[in-house]
Amino acid sequence: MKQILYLISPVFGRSRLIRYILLGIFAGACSFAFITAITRFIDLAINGSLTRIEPRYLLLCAAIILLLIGARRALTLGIIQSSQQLFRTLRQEILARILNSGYQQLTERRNHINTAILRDVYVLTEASMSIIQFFTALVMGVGCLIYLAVISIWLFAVTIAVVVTGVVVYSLNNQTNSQRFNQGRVLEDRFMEYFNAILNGFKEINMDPRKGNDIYEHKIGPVNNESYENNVAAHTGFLNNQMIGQVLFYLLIATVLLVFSIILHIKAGSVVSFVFTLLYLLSSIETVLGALPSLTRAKVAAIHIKDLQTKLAGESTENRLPARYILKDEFKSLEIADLCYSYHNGAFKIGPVNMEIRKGETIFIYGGNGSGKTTFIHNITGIRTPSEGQLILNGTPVTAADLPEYKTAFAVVFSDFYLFDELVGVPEVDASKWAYYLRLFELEDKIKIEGRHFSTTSLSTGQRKRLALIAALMENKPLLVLDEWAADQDPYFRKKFYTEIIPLLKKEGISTIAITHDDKYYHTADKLYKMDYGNLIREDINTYADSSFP
Ligand SMILES: Nc1ncnc2c1ncn2[C@@H]1O[C@H](COP(=O)(O)OP(=O)(O)OP(=O)(O)O)[C@@H](O)[C@H]1O
Repeated sequence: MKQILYLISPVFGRSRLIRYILLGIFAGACSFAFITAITRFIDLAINGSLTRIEPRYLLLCAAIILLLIGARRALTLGIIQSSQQLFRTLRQEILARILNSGYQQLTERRNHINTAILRDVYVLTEASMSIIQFFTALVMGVGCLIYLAVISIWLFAVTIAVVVTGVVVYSLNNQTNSQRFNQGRVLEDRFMEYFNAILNGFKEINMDPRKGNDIYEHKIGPVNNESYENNVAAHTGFLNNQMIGQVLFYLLIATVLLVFSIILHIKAGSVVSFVFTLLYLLSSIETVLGALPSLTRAKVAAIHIKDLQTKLAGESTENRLPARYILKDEFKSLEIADLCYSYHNGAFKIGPVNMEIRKGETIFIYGGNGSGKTTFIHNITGIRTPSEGQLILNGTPVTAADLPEYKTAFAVVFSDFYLFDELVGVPEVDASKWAYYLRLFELEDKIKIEGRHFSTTSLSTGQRKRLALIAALMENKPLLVLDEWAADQDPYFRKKFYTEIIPLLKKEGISTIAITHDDKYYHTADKLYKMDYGNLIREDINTYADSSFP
């Protein structure tokens, strides 16, 4: 419960939460007043004092019912609004934290985030609807118990013995049930992982349905079965608790009527009032027990959301909005001094790497698969943080605090780029620049721009890459980083890129770092480097100067 309250109280707000609790207590008190009035009328009827229609009793009942319904409606309306607000706030907060967190942390937590957004927030919102109901029933239960003590202290003692037995049985079983819900949440993460594999690998699956069958039978199937058994066991555990509670109560009612009232010589009127109140108490206990599975699942969800929030918050300074953007003309040089980086698993390391790029220069990097080229550009663009060494921008070392501003110097087209369907992050589209690049990249017959929105992104792979590069250039950044950009271009456009476009970019003052395997065009760069098992080695451009191209 603590974990749930930790997440919901900031959203509900302290004063609103207190108001709901007071309304809940008031609704519970109204229910309790209704029972008291009814038991009193039962007493009067049994004594023979209730012989004619009493308008004041009818009025009293009507007043209590009106107050009760009014309080419940106000409470429920408030809870509907607040729980929807909780849903909106939690989703937005998680997304804001995601946007602020580092690339590395995010890629490591992809499944956890998916499940948090798609399931945990929903489970918690649903439970927040029942939490006040839970407390209202609890208040009413306590009220009933007090009233039972007033009617007969001995019967009350018997009732308390039964309630304590029920609570002990519940507590013993609850730990196992909570563990099962926790396990259910872990299985949900695994389900999400396989589900993403199906969505992302759908082309491959479509080509050979055996692949889909394989994932379905050997991955999704076992997880689903385990989930099924786990969830059935957890819910059955709660059902057993509920059944034990009900059996204990029905036994209590039967024995109060048939045994204890006789042994303890209790008046018929008191016995009827007692049993009537017990039935109300039973309904409160059923509400409490009925809400427990969803509250337990919500507790597990709340722990996961809190855990995610804490982890993302710890890393969230990495991608804050920059205080300012580095302008194209500001850039003079970037020096990479003794930069080292190793992945968390320690399996691969680059560095120490040294390199310098000046304004308008073009640098090509080549090297074997897995030699560390992409890792290196992730480090210089700031989406991975070097473990050692320095990035020196315009003669000033870049500190961790400078990183958001530093990153604004780069426009990047990664090899696994994502093509947005509009010019995101570009406040105003320079129409003449857009038209110029569209012509340069020979896409003028293919795409138009409406506001910031591309008319289409349904293009060939090479065309999509051209559009991604146009979008990067529209950002007007001083440094352009390309990871095997030309690999998907046809020979004609590849030649145009190296011999026309790169010189044009140079003229614009753009400095380019490109990973490429096009040795035919290495000589078009100002500097050439080879990445060799994590070591960056300067190559002599003249070696490639005689390269001819068609
Ligand atoms: N997220 C990661 N966690 C751990 N190791 C990784 C990760 N990404 C890459 N590696 C390892 O780092 C090494 C370098 O990978 P990188 O992607 O930088 O190579 P590359 O030179 O760009 O290769 P390619 O030409 O195939 O694109 C690889 O051997 C790979 O196993």
